[in-house]
Amino acid sequence: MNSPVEHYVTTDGRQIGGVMMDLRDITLRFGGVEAIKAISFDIREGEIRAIIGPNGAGKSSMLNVISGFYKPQQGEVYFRGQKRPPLKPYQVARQGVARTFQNIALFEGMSVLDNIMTGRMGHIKSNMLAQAIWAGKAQREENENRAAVERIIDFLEIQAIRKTPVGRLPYGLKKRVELARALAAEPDLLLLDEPMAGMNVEEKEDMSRFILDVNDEFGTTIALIEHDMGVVMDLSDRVVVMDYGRKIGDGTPDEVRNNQEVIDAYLGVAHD
Ligand SMILES: Nc1ncnc2c1ncn2[C@@H]1O[C@H](COP(=O)(O)OP(=O)(O)OP(=O)(O)O)[C@@H](O)[C@H]1O
Repeated sequence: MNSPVEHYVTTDGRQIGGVMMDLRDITLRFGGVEAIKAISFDIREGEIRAIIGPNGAGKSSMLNVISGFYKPQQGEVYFRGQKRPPLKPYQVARQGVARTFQNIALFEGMSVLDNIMTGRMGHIKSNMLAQAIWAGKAQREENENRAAVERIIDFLEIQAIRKTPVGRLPYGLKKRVELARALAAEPDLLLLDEPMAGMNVEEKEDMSRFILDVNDEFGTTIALIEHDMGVVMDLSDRVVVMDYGRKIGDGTPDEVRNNQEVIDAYLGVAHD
C-alpha cells in the first residue's frame, strides 16, 4: 500500500489527504558511505508516518534530507506538488516544517517559556527598526506570540514548569518542551527524531498521547523515527522500513509486520 486512494478516513476517524511530501529516488553519500540508496516514499496530509530500521539504517539521514540539513546527491523532494529546490533548513522551516532532535537541543539556562518562544522566531515579522518606529505593532505581535505559546503550554500540560530553567528538568519533560518548541512554529509537517528515546514506560505513554492529540486536534502531519516497535505500530498510519540505506518495506503496520525482508532485518539475517 505505497500510495493508497487519494483521501480516506482512518478507523479512528482521522482524515488522511493527498500527498504532502514526495521523496523520489533519494541517494545521500558521505564520502564512500551510501547512507541512503535510491529511496522513494511519500508522506500524506494528516498522517502519522514512521521511519524505522536497525541502527545505522539511514533514518536520521532521511529526516535531515526532509528538513534541509543534508542535500542528497541524487533525487528530488516534492512539497505540495512543487519540486523543492535545494533549500537551507530555515527556508524549509518557513515552508511549515518543524523538527525535534535525537539529542535534545534546548537552551538549558533558559526557562521553559523562553525556550518555547524561540520556536516563534519564524512568526516575528517586524524587524528592530520597525519595532522602534511602530512599537504598537511590535507589541501586538509579541502578544500574539505569547498567546500562541501559552496555548501550547496548556495543551502539553506543562503550566507548572513554565518558569523553570530547562536544565533542571527530568529527561521526559525536556523532550516534551522540545515538542512544545517545535509546535510553537505551528508546522504543517512535524518531524520527530526518536521522541521516546530514553523514556520510561509512563513517559512513553504520555508522549504517545501528545503525538496523537497534536495530529488529531491541530491536523498536523507527523513523520517520526522511533526504535520502540510497540509504540511505532500503535501510533503510525504507515511505516517505511530502512536497512543499510535501502528501503525494504513500506505499508501499514500490519503489512510491515508480516514482510519477510523486514523480519529478517530485525532478526539480523546475514546479507549477501
Ligand atoms: N554526518 C555524517 N558523516 C559521515 N557519515 C554519516 C554522517 N551521518 C550519518 N552517517 C553514516 O550514514 C549511515 C546512516 O546513519 P544514520 O544516522 O542516518 O542512521 P540511523 O538509522 O539514524 O541510525 P541510528 O538508529 O543508530 O540513529 C551510517 O553508516 C552513519 O555512520
